[in-house]
Amino acid sequence: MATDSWAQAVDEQEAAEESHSVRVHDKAAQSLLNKLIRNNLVNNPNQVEVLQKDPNSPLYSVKSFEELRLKPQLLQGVYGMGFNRPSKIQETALPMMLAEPPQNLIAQSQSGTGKTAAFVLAMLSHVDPNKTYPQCLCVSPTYELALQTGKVIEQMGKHYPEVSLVYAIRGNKLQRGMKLQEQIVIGTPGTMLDWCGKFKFIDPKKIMVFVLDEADVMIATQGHQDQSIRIQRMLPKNCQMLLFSATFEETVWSFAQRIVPDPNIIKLKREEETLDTIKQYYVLCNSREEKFHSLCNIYGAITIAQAMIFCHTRKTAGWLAGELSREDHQVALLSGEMQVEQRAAVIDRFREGKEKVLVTTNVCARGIDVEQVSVVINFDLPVDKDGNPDNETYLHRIGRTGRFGKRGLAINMVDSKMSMNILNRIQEHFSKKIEKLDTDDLDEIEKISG
Ligand SMILES: Nc1ncnc2c1ncn2[C@@H]1O[C@H](COP(=O)(O)OP(=O)(O)OP(=O)(O)O)[C@@H](O)[C@H]1O
Repeated sequence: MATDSWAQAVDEQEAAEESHSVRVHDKAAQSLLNKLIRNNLVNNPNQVEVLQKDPNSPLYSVKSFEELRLKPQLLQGVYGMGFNRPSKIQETALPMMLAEPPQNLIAQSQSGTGKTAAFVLAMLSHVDPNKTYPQCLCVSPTYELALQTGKVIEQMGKHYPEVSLVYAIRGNKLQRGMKLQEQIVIGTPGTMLDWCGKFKFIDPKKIMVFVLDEADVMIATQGHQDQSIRIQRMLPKNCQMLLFSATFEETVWSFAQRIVPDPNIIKLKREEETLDTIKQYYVLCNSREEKFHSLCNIYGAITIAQAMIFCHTRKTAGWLAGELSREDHQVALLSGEMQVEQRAAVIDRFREGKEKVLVTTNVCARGIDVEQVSVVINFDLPVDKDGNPDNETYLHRIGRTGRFGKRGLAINMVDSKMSMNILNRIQEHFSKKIEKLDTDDLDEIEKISG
């Protein structure tokens, strides 16, 4: 497959390069490298540097991590992760989160701009490593996201071994009567509530920081909302509350302001919500077979490091994964009915690059951070239960590419008048033009990847 040979070319190219400073004398090699960079197959740190100097970019920063007054162990962790400068949300939110007395915060920033790193740094900065009991709780909507955030805590806290973390997720069974010694607990709302209430593994009165990741979905989903509010009620009045998401629908935003006392607010204007680094297109088709055909043409024309393809139903996702496998793609399938452990394993394999295509339903639309995803395909456009455009899900889905300044492509498959109408409403909502793409014209497809 073309993808494999490219992947091999990347390996060879990367092995040949001892550092990021690119010294290519041979013209052919230079052109290969340019193509690899264009297709996001090699790291191009310059791209991030350029964006961090552009005041209009969400990666823009005027401060260094040193100026954010992080503990030396955490600075080491940040630099160890290859971060050079903070992004806008990190630079703005961290001083608010680390202020004394603690301040509450409701913060919105585009997908992939470093929100997770921001609140992880806040938690790690706040804990007292000499106290061996939970002090920070972080609640995520899914098992996979809780694990992913936990990994960031581990990496960021690598040089701070006195601080430890535990996962409050299904399947992590603790002995009755035990008291947790870890300072940070990360988990999903149901288990977190049980651990604070029914089982008393955590003394909620000692919690200083409460983080709601993907806060809008935590508030908008009935079950999650009840559980999160019940946890919040057990916490001390002065416990710091931090709510983060890339999207906040208006009703959710006002609800958030009601449950968080006296918050600092970081809010995006509607037109700032989409990232310019993600190019958006649509393709006209008449049936799912035609959509599949278009997809094959796209694969034939451009080099795709890794792709995520979103379908409306498990059935379509299963069908599409089968068709792609028949075309010799290395495909992973992820949908809601799988066991959570199975889902986490699928994501791990995809993250390691064992599969190049992930076909999924909305279960994977949020938060999952896989750097090499260069293309997101909406095989079906996201709609809510009434058939209206789900703008928030659209933004989260396309945000699986274009992570932290990388370039990304989002391609929407339109297969009826109704889905054209949905697409138009999404364009209007974000005031962002989604260009038409003719997937029978291979040259045209090739151009969009440039
Ligand atoms: N200051 C930084 N410099 C370089 N890379 C960074 C920096 N901050 C975060 N990153 C990297 O950028 C990627 C996206 O970050 P992160 O997952 O925190 O974004 P996010 O805003 O939480 O995304 P989402 O909205 O999808 O949840 C991660 O791979 C992370 O390691």
